[in-house]
Amino acid sequence: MSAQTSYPKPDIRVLLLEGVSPTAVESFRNAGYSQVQLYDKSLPPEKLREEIAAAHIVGIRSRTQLDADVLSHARRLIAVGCFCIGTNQVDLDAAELAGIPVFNAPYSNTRSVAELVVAEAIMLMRGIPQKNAQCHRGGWSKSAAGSHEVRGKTLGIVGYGHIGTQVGVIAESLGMQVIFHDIETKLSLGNARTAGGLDDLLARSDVVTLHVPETTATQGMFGAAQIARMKRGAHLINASRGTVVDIDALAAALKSGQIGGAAVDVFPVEPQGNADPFVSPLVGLDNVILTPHIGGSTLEAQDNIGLEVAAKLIRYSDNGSTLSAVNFPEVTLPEHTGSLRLLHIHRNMPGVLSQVNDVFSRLGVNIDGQFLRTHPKVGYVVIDVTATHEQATQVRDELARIPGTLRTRILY
Ligand SMILES: NC(=O)c1ccc[n+]([C@@H]2O[C@H](COP(=O)([O-])OP(=O)(O)OC[C@H]3O[C@@H](n4cnc5c(N)ncnc54)[C@H](O)[C@@H]3O)[C@@H](O)[C@H]2O)c1
Ligand SMILES: O=C(O)CC[C@@H](O)C(=O)O
Repeated sequence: MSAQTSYPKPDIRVLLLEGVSPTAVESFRNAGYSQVQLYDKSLPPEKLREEIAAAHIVGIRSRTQLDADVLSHARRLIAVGCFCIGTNQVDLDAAELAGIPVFNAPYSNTRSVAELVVAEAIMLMRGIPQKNAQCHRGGWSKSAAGSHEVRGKTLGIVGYGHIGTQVGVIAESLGMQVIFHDIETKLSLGNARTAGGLDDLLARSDVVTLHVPETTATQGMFGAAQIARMKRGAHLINASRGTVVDIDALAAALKSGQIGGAAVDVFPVEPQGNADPFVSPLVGLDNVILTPHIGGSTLEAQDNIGLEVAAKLIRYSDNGSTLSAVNFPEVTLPEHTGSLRLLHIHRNMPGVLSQVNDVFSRLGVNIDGQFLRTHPKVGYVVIDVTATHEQATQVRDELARIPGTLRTRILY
């Protein structure tokens, strides 16, 4: 892979927020990116705007909101890395229209979340949160009342994707009956069975666990009506996104006994960093396991995520490859040893490609290879050429003048 980019690597500013793993910092440094700034929390809006205005690459986790307004301040930004699974915190359309690919780590913390969820199902079925709270207060409640094995009980999984399927496989190995609901037709693993819709799943499950992404359809999808359809005293686990569950309705159901216990890892509003207070209507309820959005926070997962997302960002910055970008035309590129590489990101409208090619023929620069992928709104064309740096710079300047151009870069 070429070690040089049009902008000298030592000048490329990498901004990493929310305490992403040191493996990411190390990856950037090993690849020649010396300007890596790491913050251990998310930044307040003003500071974020200021920092992102100077950054070429930004890495975040789930807390930092990169909306259209913030992205409009990011004039130098070439790529965003979400060092997590969820990408709902980024306005993906706005990023695409600004010519900024967004990468994530779609699987690296799957197992960590699944293990926690299954452990929580056992804890909830045994009434451990209440017993633990009583013991901490000096109480003693040695009783089997309300305490059950998970073996033979029904686990209902809402969202049967990477995490949901893993949860199902582990739960089944403990003897649980697994049913699931998904908006897509999903191949069931093991003996898991698809439920006859969400209501059917709610009516049959002893424990319901949510593993959907945050979308407009899932925001608020679990409210008083869904809770009322659950078996009385059944349990709820939410390690997906805080906005999926109506937290006030959940608090009311936990107090009334409609829900026997809950484990909640994600909240509609989460503190910015570890020094900030956590406020929730669930605080103080003995029958709830509260965790600070750490479903995917194991050292194994975070180290792998650091390596995976940093590698994708470095590959894009060094080579132009957008493979596995979540919002962008995906182009897998060979190395370009011996040739210069020009990147042209443009609005997908008729005539752009012919104007791009016209620039090369007008300036007498021979094209060695060309790679094009388009999305409905954005096109990404990569052109390898044999040319001097001066010729390439001239071509890049001409390409930048083509109407609809969003970004151009040269990789040496
Ligand atoms: N607590 C944590 O630390 C943590 C860690 C990782 C992921 N997450 C969250 O978990 C989510 C799921 O992760 P994943 O890797 O399994 O994602 P995934 O994309 O593999 O699976 C999500 C599944 O939900 C389904 N789905 C979407 N909308 C639905 C709806 N309205 N009703 C039913 N099903 C629906 C999808 O079809 C898909 O099968 C992530 O998007 C992220 O928000 C949380
Ligand atoms: O690390 C985080 O902040 C988010 C973890 C999790 O919610 C994810 O989306 O992967």
